Amino acid sequence: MTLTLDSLSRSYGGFHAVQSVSLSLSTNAIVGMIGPNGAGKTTLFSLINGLQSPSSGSVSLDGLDLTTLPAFKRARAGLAWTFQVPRPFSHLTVLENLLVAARNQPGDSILRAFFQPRATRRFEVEIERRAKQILEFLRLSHVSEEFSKNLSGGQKKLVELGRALMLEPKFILLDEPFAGVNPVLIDEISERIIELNQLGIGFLIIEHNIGALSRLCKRMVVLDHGRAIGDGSPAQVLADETVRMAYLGESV
Ligand SMILES: Nc1ncnc2c1ncn2[C@@H]1O[C@H](COP(=O)(O)OP(=O)(O)OP(=O)(O)O)[C@@H](O)[C@H]1O
Repeated sequence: MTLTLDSLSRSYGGFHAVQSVSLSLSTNAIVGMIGPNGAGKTTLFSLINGLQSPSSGSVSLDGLDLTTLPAFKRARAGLAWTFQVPRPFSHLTVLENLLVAARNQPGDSILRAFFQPRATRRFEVEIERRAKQILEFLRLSHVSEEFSKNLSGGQKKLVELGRALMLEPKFILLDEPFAGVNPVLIDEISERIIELNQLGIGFLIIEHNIGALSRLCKRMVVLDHGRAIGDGSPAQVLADETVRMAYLGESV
């Protein structure tokens, strides 16, 4: 499967946050996205997942035009995403956080529960089974009954990934999965991402930890002032003069 961005742009007034970005992303790949602060990375993500509309350009998944679809329909088409700052429901347990992610699907209404109680019960049993499998895969089973607010930064990131996995996605957008995560858990999260990719799930990952991202992905895209200014292997991209200039004053 291929996620295609075609001349995607987004302006705020006269300010061009994302300018004519065209990318083709295979679900076989783990692609990294780097760029200085304010480069437009998060804005680009929100144009892909539908939380914002582009000023121009299009997004499609295997030829299906997603550009005008609301976020939940993009999720149904196979896109999932996590946020820069984890947003687990802190008053729910880890297991409940995953169950809610699946139950939040439109169509899962109280009316259905009333008129189709047996189908609803089957659905409940099925999503609980899936949530427990995902927690086992993420090595979170031992904290499944823990309130999310009591988890470490890295564990919260894993819960976010678990919530995304509940949607059975084909492609996952991760916004800074390593921010506020200790090195041991960074390695663990990376291993899980690689395993998921081997199962056929594609990733586009925004990350400021360039070292960890370089180890994880074979392709890296660089955004600066809303434009894609680099695209290649981490070694190629990081050696590129234009990229180094964009990062001048920041450590690469
Ligand atoms: N809703 C908005 N209204 C006006 N300007 C915005 C809006 N959202 C983002 N911007 C601007 O667009 C630019 C790109 O922001 P964005 O958050 O996408 O950058 P980023 O690359 O994700 O940065 P960081 O690495 O710091 O998270 C910034 O200058 C930001 O101030």
